Amino acid sequence: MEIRFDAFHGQETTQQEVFLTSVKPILPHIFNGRNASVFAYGPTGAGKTHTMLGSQEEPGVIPRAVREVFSLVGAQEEGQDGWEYSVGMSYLEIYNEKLLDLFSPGSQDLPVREDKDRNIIVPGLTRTQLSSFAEFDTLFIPASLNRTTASTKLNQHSSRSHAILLIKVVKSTRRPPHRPQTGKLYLVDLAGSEDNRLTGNQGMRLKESGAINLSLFTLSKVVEALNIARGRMPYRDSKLTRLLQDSLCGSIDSAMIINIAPEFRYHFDTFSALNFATKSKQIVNRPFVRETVLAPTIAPGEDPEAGGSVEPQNKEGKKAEQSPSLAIHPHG
Ligand SMILES: Nc1ncnc2c1ncn2[C@@H]1O[C@H](COP(=O)(O)OP(=O)(O)OP(=O)(O)O)[C@@H](O)[C@H]1O
Repeated sequence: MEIRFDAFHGQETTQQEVFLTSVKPILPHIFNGRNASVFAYGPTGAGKTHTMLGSQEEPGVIPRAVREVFSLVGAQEEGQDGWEYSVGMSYLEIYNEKLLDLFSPGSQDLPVREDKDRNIIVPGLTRTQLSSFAEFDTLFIPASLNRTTASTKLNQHSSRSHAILLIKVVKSTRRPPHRPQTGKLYLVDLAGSEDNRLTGNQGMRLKESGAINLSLFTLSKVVEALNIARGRMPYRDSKLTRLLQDSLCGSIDSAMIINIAPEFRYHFDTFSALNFATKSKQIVNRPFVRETVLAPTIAPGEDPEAGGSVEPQNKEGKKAEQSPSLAIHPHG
């Protein structure tokens, strides 16, 4: 099987190199009213959380991406281009098919809805306005600790859920009619696929594993359906694909980072992760600009998903076709 990818990150690759090569190039798109997403995909214990979160000393993709978003905002505002920007964030996990707000521990399963313009929304999800990277850092780190983790045979701190950070950049003209454009950036640390012959999971761990494997299976079915571009799109078969629906179909600039573990016992997982990657790479998307044509009737910083009356209307853009960028990152 021939596997093509855009970048290979080996054992010596630094977090900075992963970010610069595979993530930074797609970030400017969200300033033009487009969506972007970065996924870490791969078997349990292969290093997805390490790649996305990193550590205090070696921050991963998420903190680096948010820092870059603020640096782009600063550069645009300095350039006095006549636009102003607001940055908001939401953070959630999908655990056992329940969508939980990581900024509101103990919250109930939240619904996923589609508005009349086919944007995916989560009513009731906390959205926090951010004024700086420092503010993000202060809020994000404690919320990350709310994610469900547990020890398994293959990973002492295994994530039992998919964690999804959503950064929304709204750009509007300083003077009326404002014409706000929203760009969404999804930073997704998927739970790892689990071969329960290796994990020996039982009880609750086995139930979690079933939910994880089922939603990853649905993700691969969506990818397959997008590839052949016909037939039923099984977005509704899992919370993960339903939530990411407007980021898996043709409006998105994506980077898929595949974490693989080179040990022989993982060879089946490695093969299937690379197979998934190959299919993802074949998807051709047609990104479009999300421009809100009517002036919003909500206050700046207020969350339209929480019941405001913004009426977004998508406008087809003229962007050329492009496929997601793919990077392979083996666990060192
Ligand atoms: N490139 C790397 N360099 C150093 N340590 C790493 C690297 N990749 C992973 N690790 C370490 O390996 C362990 C497992 O990694 P991590 O928790 O990121 O895996 P995961 O793919 O997110 O697993 P799960 O799907 O079970 O949550 C952690 O202790 C992590 O710090």
